[in-house]
Amino acid sequence: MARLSLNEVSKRFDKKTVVTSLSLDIEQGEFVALLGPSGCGKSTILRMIAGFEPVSSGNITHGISCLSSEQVHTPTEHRQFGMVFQSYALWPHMTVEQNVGYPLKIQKISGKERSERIQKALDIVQLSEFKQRFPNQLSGGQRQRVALARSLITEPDIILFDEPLANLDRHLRDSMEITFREFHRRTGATMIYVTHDQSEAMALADKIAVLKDGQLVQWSTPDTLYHQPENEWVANFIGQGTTLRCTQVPQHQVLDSKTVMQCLCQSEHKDDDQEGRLLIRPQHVTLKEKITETSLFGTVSECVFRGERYDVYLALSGNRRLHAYSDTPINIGEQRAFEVSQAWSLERSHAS
Ligand SMILES: Nc1ncnc2c1ncn2[C@@H]1O[C@H](COP(=O)(O)OP(=O)(O)OP(=O)(O)O)[C@@H](O)[C@H]1O
Repeated sequence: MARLSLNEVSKRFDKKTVVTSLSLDIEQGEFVALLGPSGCGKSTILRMIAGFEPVSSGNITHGISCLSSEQVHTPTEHRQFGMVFQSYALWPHMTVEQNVGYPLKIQKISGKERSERIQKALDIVQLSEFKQRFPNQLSGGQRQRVALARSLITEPDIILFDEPLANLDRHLRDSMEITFREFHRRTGATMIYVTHDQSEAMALADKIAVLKDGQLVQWSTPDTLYHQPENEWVANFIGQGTTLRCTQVPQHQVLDSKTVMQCLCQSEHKDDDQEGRLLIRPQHVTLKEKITETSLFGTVSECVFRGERYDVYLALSGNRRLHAYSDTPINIGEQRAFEVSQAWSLERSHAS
């Protein structure tokens, strides 16, 4: 079982450091997403793994082999990783079958073995019936499936993806996410997937590396990332929710309803000295029509129809805002009591 490891990898272009001392261990067969805003260094990391860019310091190893270090640079063609790009990178003058089989031609594999392997790859992405078509006779999703088939034809241990769904519309992206998951299950290959779309990363990956300004901010499962973000910046980047200032609370803990409500109550009228930060996800907020003497309440400032529910924003005292869900529309300006069933206490991010 070959693990891919990045050990304190940094990358500088001229004097600018764009990746700083990045360490990640990616196990064989894992689906890993590199997630972060534009310019945070995701593609540069992928390019260093692929061998398109040398590392400036640190090293990248695969099993017992060192692929990159300050002294070593294994060329891309000797790394034998599959690659899938946003632009599909298909040859327009070749049929689906020829595109998928091209890497075998380079490896001088022909005849029965070549046709069997092309057939197997096309079966995995369910494109067998399209093998005589040219790329311009396919939809965007079908072209990306051709690129997927081509990426696995050489049976690589690792497949690298650079924003492969960025050119597709939302509906097609949803169905391609399912294709990617099936593709991962069927091939068992290690997959490293660059995206700036957090919902895509959450839907696909076993583990997510969240990056900001070339630095790793959090490396965890989607579940941990969503429920227990490392700091305020990650909390705001991943999923929906509200970060509220409050009185000091122990950091990095799931707080129960009683503690959260007490904490919000104590901090209701203070604006200063509020060092605590609570992350409250909208599904943990219950809105109530009846306001009692002891209720916490807010004024509805926004109510947006989302098909399956309404997104409601409550204006609270101290210029704070709380995001909740509602099954029914609520008029702007109405007051609603609320309860919070749980919250996550954040470390206050110095970077945000
Ligand atoms: N060849 C290069 N020479 C100089 N600077 C570069 C080079 N390639 C990338 N950069 C810089 O490195 C930083 C990281 O770029 P990179 O493309 O890795 O980010 P990214 O997170 O993939 O962004 P996006 O999501 O927009 O593609 C950027 O500031 C970019 O301008």
